[in-house]
Amino acid sequence: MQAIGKYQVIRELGRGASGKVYLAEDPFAKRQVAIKVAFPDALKHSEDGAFYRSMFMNEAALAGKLNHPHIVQIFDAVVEDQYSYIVMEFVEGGTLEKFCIAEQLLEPREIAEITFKCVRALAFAQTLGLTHRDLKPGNILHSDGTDIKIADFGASINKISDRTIITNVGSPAYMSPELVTGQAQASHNSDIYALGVVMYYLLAGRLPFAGANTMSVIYQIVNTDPEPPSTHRQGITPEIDKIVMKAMARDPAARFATWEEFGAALAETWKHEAANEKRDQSDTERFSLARTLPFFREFPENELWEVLRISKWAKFKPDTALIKEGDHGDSFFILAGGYVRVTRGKRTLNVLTAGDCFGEMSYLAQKKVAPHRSATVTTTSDCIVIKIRAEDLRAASLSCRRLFDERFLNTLVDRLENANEQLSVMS
Ligand SMILES: Nc1ncnc2c1ncn2[C@@H]1O[C@H](COP(=O)(O)OP(=O)(O)OP(=O)(O)O)[C@@H](O)[C@H]1O
Repeated sequence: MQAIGKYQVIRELGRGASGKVYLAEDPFAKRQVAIKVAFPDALKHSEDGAFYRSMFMNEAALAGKLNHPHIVQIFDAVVEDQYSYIVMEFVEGGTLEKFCIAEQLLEPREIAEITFKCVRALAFAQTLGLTHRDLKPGNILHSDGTDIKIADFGASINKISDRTIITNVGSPAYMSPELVTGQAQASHNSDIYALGVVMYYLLAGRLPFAGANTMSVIYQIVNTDPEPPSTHRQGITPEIDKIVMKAMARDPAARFATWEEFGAALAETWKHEAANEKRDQSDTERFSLARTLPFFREFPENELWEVLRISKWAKFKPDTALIKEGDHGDSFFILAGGYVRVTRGKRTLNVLTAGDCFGEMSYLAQKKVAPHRSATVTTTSDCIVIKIRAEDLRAASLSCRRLFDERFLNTLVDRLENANEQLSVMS
């Protein structure tokens, strides 16, 4: 195949039950895309045809709707009698299946980070009323490090019964007890179970329940609890074991009640990493901390992930000068933890705390040459500082820039009011 519509095919990426996926070039947007082309027969014939057609149409219907950094974006969809395809974001590294093999397991902390990103993506999908219903390592694509994107939301629009999914997908390995017995419909709670199974597989290199046939696996899902992942691999902490077992609890009421609760448990595990360890903060910690800062209160999920992408985070000891009066500066800062003193000459102008920003004139001045810093900012305690280059914010999305503009305006108003008060006291 050389072209699919306006797209130039580069090579085949893989194939699933209902079609092939190709890497192609979008000549107008000038980017590489992945195109899932349905096998015409798979959509037409028999009972299975109705199932695959429904999955395909559902996925196509999501074009442009599910925009999240950890969800594969659907750009375009064409569903015609002859020819049906879905154009989506190309994710370079393939699926997480390759990390489920004993010799290629990821570190438990990387798995916790990946799971947290899945949790945030699924929490976002839930705000749009969507349940994934087909979570498995083969539906999670991987680009770099712990960067992942969930794919295949085709089953997420609730038009097909779960019975159909069991018969068509074959393996019930990721299905919760109440789904395999037909006692409940799919919900975010059964997705939490499925993500627990994914986490288990990535940690242990094996599924929680193995059996010679589907019936044996279903029997175990309904009647037994798996051994914790740490039985199969060293280096898994009791906390991580507990999270997996809670997500996979047989009783739905004993699982995490919400994605928020699941995410908070994952974030908690980082607090117990050796305190003086000189490691970079994880994205889980950064995201969770940023959400608590007043500066980002109005930032929706997507814009917060964008901030993480364009910022650098660093820890500083007390008495470190972060910026110096008179220097040129092309970055601004948001304090994520600790205290800093703002001074001009010998005079203290202000003391700032978590959630405050400084150095924002580098962005607001809009000059070609970075402006001079008008004050010195020195840490007075251990600090966590978020640094953003003015030019990176200028290249960010319009919605992200608007949110920053609003925050900076508020900060400037506060400072003006402060200055007026001080003036009135002096006069
Ligand atoms: N957006 C993408 N970017 C890069 N590779 C992709 C992308 N989507 C799919 N692939 C590759 O194509 C393969 C087939 O994907 P597809 O979703 O059709 O099938 P599947 O999920 O493996 O099976 P099924 O059709 O049963 O859901 C994947 O395993 C993956 O390697």
